[in-house]
Amino acid sequence: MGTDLIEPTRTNPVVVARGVRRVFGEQLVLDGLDLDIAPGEFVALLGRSGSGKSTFLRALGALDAEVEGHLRVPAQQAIVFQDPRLLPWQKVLTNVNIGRPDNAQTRADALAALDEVQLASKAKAWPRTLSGGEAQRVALARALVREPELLLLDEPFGALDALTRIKMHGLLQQLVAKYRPAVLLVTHDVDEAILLADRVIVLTDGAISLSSPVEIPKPRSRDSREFNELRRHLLTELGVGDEPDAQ
Ligand SMILES: Nc1ncnc2c1ncn2[C@@H]1O[C@H](COP(=O)(O)OP(=O)(O)OP(=O)(O)O)[C@@H](O)[C@H]1O
Repeated sequence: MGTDLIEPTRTNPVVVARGVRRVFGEQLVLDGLDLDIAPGEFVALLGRSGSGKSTFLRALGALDAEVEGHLRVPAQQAIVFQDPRLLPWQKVLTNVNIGRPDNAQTRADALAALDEVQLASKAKAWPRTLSGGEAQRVALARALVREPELLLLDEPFGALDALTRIKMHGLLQQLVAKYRPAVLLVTHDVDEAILLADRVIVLTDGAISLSSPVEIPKPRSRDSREFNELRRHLLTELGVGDEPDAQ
């Protein structure tokens, strides 16, 4: 059936998913998944490898015409993947503006978005001259310039080193606090989910098996008791037990 794209409203959920189902050949990947995401809500989606997280994110991104069930998402949305997916033959500013009309206003908006990710100085650079973290910040600027009601993030920091990842967490938190999109973050990293999200959900056997609000005040410390309790709870749900280095 594909995905209905709607104009945003202030009060209704930004995402409504009911009975979402996706089958690949013999394999049932999503099996009656239900989820609402409120305007401005940051939801982190955890699940074992192969559980269908990216499949669900692609359905929300209207990238899957064969998904079944009821799915309503805003037309104004943007996706960031693990790989920044910049066009190597276009300079950074043009990459941010890709798919939008090219005029003085949109170029100014793209430069402002680059400034938000502290990369205005790289506007005229070629993508190949950027570090992995910089390229991913450009991908974030490209998403933000679209002023998304819904920001879909598929393991966006998965390929970055630990230090860059921490910096990106801070940057994302600032940007989300400023622009207030609803966010769905797919991640393998339980700590990342607890650090960033208003709510953490777990995908098991094709459906949401756990939905837990994160009521820990920000900034969140990985060392706090509440953080550790929620981490243990989520790891148990993921079937990894509570080994100290389990993920
Ligand atoms: N286009 C496709 N054709 C066939 N099978 C697919 C396709 N896309 C996904 N799958 C299968 O669906 C299952 C879920 O894949 P998906 O990428 O959604 O999992 P995931 O939870 O995001 O995994 P990971 O955490 O490892 O990235 C996998 O078994 C995968 O092989």
